[in-house]
Amino acid sequence: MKIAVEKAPELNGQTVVPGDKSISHRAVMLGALADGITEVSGFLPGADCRSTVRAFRQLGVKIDEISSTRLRIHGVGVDGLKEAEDVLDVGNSGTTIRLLLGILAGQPFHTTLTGDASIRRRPMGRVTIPLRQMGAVIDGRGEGKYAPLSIRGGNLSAIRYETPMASAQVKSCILLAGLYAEGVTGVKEPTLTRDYTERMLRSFSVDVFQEDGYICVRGGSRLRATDVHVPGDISSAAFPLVAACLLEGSEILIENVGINSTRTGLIDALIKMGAEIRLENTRMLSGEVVADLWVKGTQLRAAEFGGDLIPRMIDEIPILAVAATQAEGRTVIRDAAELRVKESDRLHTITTELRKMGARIEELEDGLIIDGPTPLVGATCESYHDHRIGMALAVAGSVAEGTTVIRDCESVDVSFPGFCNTMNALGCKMKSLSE
Ligand SMILES: O=C(O)C1=C[C@@H](OP(=O)(O)O)[C@@H](O)[C@H](O)C1
Ligand SMILES: C=C(OP(=O)(O)O)C(=O)O
Repeated sequence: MKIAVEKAPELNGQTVVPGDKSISHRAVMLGALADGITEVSGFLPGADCRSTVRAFRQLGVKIDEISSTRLRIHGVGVDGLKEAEDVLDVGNSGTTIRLLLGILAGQPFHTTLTGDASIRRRPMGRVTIPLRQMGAVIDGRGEGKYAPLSIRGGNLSAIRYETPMASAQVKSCILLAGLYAEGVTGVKEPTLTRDYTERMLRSFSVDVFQEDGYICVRGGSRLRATDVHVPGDISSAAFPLVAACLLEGSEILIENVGINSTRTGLIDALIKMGAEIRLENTRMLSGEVVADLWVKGTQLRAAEFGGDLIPRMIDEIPILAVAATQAEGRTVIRDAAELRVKESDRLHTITTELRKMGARIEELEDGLIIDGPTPLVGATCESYHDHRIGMALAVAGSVAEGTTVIRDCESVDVSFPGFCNTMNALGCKMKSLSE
């Protein structure tokens, strides 16, 4: 499927975006391991979270789909998973494979995991190294650096682990394995990353505590089922948010978005660039802070970004790069080398494709330099089967003169089913077409 985009006049109106991907994955995983029934509402029915549901069904968990966004999970308890009859295929989802490996490290049976071409290129050593230290037996391509991977778990010992990179997936993997280890398992990260695993474990009655700067769980803890209400995903809200910032005369409201402070880096970055954004109706939902995001189109100014802000907007850097093409001056983004190991090498792919549209953008080893404002022109672009790149380019196409075509956009369904319809209801001109 390709997306054809024409320049949009201005965006107006109210909208909602699909449920948070990180929270949806974790709700299925913790619900599966809990004692009792967990109901999930606001679940993201995107391909990645459907991969998590499929994997847990294969591991013997009954999951009823009351509707596409409401699940009832019949928890089997921490020790109730069953050996799967076949390979678990996580599709495109890094979160599924890395968090699941943590859980499987605690299971006294064998599992093989694989995924699509992108997953098979992504680094898994970052989780297989600590899991082996805990006692899991793992083999795989490149001696366990890449999927397909096979794992036989059980008899884990607790570790204290300092993650070499800021990664919520690595942190979460180790904490989940820690539920099965003898003793107290602790993780220290170089920079705070999204803390949903810690928060959700607590809401499932697990004691998660700080000790000597490590975030810790005790082996043998049990999970008590609880309902989870998933807020809208700020990483999806990022696309209408930036489109409205860039199109003069726009004014939109995106309702019910999760604004956990480990995720709001893009809002901070855009405000630093002069954007008019307000958080309204701030409230709590299932232990997470939620708000409506109001935004008005305005001329942005360039700014420099790096350090602790980067993990707080890690998936939003491609769309921030699009915003920077329209900002006055030179925007510099550093400390973002992790983008090279996402669904695509996002520093390279966004640079290559925005250049086709006339952007002045340069790739650094760990970031980007973007000069603006540059009038963009429509072009035929590649998404590299990367949902965030496809959607960032569709927003670029909405401010460009002429028609922009983005190829291989099926992947948009990974995190934002209904993307074109949501954007069009606000005033965008996007069409999905078969290739
Ligand atoms: O834990 C999570 O749900 C995620 C963590 C981040 O990945 P890393 O942990 O690899 O940085 C992020 O890019 C991904 O979209 C979701
Ligand atoms: C990197 C992403 O997800 P994952 O790591 O789960 O594939 C993303 O959604 O941008």
